[in-house]
Amino acid sequence: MKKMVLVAACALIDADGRVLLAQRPQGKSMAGLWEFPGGKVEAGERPEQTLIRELDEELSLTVKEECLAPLTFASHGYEDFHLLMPLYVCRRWSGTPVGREGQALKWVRPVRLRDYPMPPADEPLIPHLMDLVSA
Ligand SMILES: Nc1nc2c([nH]c(=O)n2[C@@H]2O[C@H](COP(=O)(O)OP(=O)(O)OP(=O)(O)O)[C@@H](O)[C@H]2O)c(=O)[nH]1
Repeated sequence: MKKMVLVAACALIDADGRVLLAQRPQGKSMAGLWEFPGGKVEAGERPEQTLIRELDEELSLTVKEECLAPLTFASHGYEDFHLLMPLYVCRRWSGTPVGREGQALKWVRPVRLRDYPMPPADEPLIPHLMDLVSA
């Protein structure tokens, strides 16, 4: 049986309704693909704590737990594990995102998300972001 991996991800949305994507650096699995910031939920963590930690580590952003709202989730079978990935939305943070791990960053309109190759698990999330931002 495949191992279940829990990853928390966040769609940061700016005042123009654009979503922040980060490009996976060379050397990692799925290098070059664009993804939502986030990472694996570590032992003893709640997903919200994971995001607060990862957004600081990856992007130098400070986010409050009450600014993280659940939107939807991805459930995707990769070859060697099953990914369960809650997707949160955040519209308020402090700081300006910088790719602290060398990742390229891009603010993208939800209608343009398909122009950026993403991991297969992320594709079903796109319509949810389109609905959210056009509503
Ligand atoms: N942060 C993030 N991870 C995603 C997304 N979509 C997706 O399939 N993933 C997968 O979820 C896992 C997140 O792991 P991570 O970011 O904490 O760790 P990592 O890349 O160093 O791990 P890895 O190299 O073992 O894959 C990776 O396997 C990644 O490919 C996404 O939109 N955001």
